Amino acid sequence: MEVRARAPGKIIVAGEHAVVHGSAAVAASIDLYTYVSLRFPTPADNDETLSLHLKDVSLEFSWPVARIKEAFPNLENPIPPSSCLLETLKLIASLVDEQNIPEANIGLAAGVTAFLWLFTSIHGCKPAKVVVNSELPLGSGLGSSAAFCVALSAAILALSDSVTMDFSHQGWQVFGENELELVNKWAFEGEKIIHGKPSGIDNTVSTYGNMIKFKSGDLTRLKTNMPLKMLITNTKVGRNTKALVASVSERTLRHPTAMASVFTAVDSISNEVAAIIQSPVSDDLAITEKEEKLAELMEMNQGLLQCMGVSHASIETVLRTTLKYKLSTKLTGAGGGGCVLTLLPTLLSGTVVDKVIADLETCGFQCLLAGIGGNGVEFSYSGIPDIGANGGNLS
Ligand SMILES: Nc1ncnc2c1ncn2[C@@H]1O[C@H](COP(=O)(O)OP(=O)(O)OP(=O)(O)O)[C@@H](O)[C@H]1O
Ligand SMILES: C[C@@](O)(CCO)CC(=O)[O-]
Ligand SMILES: [Mg+2]
Repeated sequence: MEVRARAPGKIIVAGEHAVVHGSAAVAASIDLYTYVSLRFPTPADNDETLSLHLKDVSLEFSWPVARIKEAFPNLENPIPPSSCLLETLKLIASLVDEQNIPEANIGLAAGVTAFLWLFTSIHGCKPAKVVVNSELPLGSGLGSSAAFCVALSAAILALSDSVTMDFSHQGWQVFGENELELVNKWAFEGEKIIHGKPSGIDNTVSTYGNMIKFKSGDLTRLKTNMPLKMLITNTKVGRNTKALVASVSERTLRHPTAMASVFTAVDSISNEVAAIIQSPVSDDLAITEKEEKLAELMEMNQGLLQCMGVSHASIETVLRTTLKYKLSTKLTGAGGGGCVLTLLPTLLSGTVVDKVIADLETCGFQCLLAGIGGNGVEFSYSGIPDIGANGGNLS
């Protein structure tokens, strides 16, 4: 009996960073996913380990269940979604340290820590095999950390008593509203371990999919009324969301009044973006007008992200390159490198798109055209035992 879960990555159309400080932001899911499979061994397997295989980085970690019990003598489970206390983080860190993660992959330690917190909080010290793989570039602004946490939470919860298991359904299925909320809350706790101070927008859009407006923890699901086509350019410059979020907070401490104005301006931009995306369109002309407004708002948002100090020379190169074709570009996600968005108007010819891509690729960047605004998290069971629908507790 195995469960598979998949959670999408995302783009932020407006409002990254400012959203951490209470401004509105607009994000959409993209059709690139992180997949997690989870299986509990049968008694015949005689396997008493908890293992985590991270296929994207070709690393596998495992802990004898007895070792986890020893590290967590007072482990309570299952518990409702809650933050990992500093004391517990230290206990988990000792389990992660023992795995000798290569220095080059040290950013993974936070992800492995998040996994151990999510798994043990819901299942306790239980043997299991977990495998993760992703279509998303890791650490590049497309929400890989959130997709990782959402897919993990979904798989872990789908084999727990918190979810009513329906084995009659073949293929990908969606959670009910209460279950989605639970997945999202747990994923947010995982993001906290990876990011330090996430706003919650990335895990929320990965959980619910489509396009959302997000402000101070409040989600508004947007009804899009226009096709949105973006070119995503990966500068391939590595960066770390936790460090970039911290750098903006430090700048805010140094210049509170100026930064408050920047965040207010971003709030207005995001609200306007959300209104444009939702307003009805009558004809092509109306779409063109909306696209022109969106393009201008993206440029304004990019200027404000520069004010926050999260742009990068590679991002500026993408901006200059796309400007030659009169296209508007902004960074997406935490910036500092990573991925950049360019709005592709509906009437832009395929030949021009090809030229822009060729130009960007000559600079050493990687371009992709992802579908925007698809499904959120989904899961599926396989190797189902013959016990009928709603088989109950399989532990
Ligand atoms: N497929 C994966 N396998 C293992 N760890 C992952 C995976 N995806 C994400 N992670 C974890 O998330 C970290 C990257 O998160 P980070 O927030 O820096 O980037 P991002 O989420 O891609 O970008 P952004 O937050 O700007 O959207 C990795 O260092 C790792 O700890
Ligand atoms: C930079 C940030 O605003 C978006 C990262 O995708 C961080 C967050 O909101 O948690
Ligand atoms: Mg992230």
